[in-house]
Amino acid sequence: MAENHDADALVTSTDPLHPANLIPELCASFYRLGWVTGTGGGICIRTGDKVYIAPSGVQKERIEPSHIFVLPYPQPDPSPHTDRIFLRRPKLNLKESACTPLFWNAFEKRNAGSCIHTHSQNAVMATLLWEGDLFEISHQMIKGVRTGGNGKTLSYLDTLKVPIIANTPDEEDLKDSMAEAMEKYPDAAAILVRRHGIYVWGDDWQKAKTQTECLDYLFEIGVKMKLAGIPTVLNN
Ligand SMILES: CSC[C@@H](O)[C@@H](O)C(=O)COP(=O)(O)O
Ligand SMILES: [Zn+2]
Repeated sequence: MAENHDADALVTSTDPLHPANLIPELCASFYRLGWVTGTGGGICIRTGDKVYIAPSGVQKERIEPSHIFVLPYPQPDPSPHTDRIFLRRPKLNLKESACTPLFWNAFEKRNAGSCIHTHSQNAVMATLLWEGDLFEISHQMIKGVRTGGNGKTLSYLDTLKVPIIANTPDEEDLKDSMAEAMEKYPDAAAILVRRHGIYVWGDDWQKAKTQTECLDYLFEIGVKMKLAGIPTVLNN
């Protein structure tokens, strides 16, 4: 699929809700929460057959719409050995986010419309204090989290379980272990990466964002409870 001369139109809009405008705005708000500092973290948005992705290794709070990559979804040849196809690339010498294969897991395995990656210290602390492969909490405000990230919202009496996978030096290498965890735990709404952060998805950017907020709140309170010696899971 060739990039055509109108490619810039894919990231040019006066609509504040256009993905090319939303990604910079949302990244700036995530920066203020401490989720995407030091160039880490980010968000991607899929609208039907197009995926909008931020550049790699840049100050995420200073992205402009013209910096956004647009890719077709699905990719014409999804083999990991073929080069990625783009509908539009920035004119600057930028590379797409290293998280692209992980965002793709959320699209392919959960039909997500958006995926958020944060380096929130609440999420990272949760991966350090929960030593197994699951973060668990119950009897808290978990109602904003959906089963599988796209199903029914959880109830106060449910136990929220978020799988934890090991980090790797290169983000691309997390793709398979993230996919395995998503298959092993089909009800999981997100995947934690130990000593790194979290990937959260949703049907659209609003649901991905609110679920990331809910989860971050739960990690924060869960970490405080654990440090205070309070059990985070109660029998119903
Ligand atoms: C701040 S280093 C970590 C990054 O390599 C990665 O995990 C990340 O969060 C963002 O990757 P990026 O390629 O800049 O979008
Ligand atoms: Zn990261």
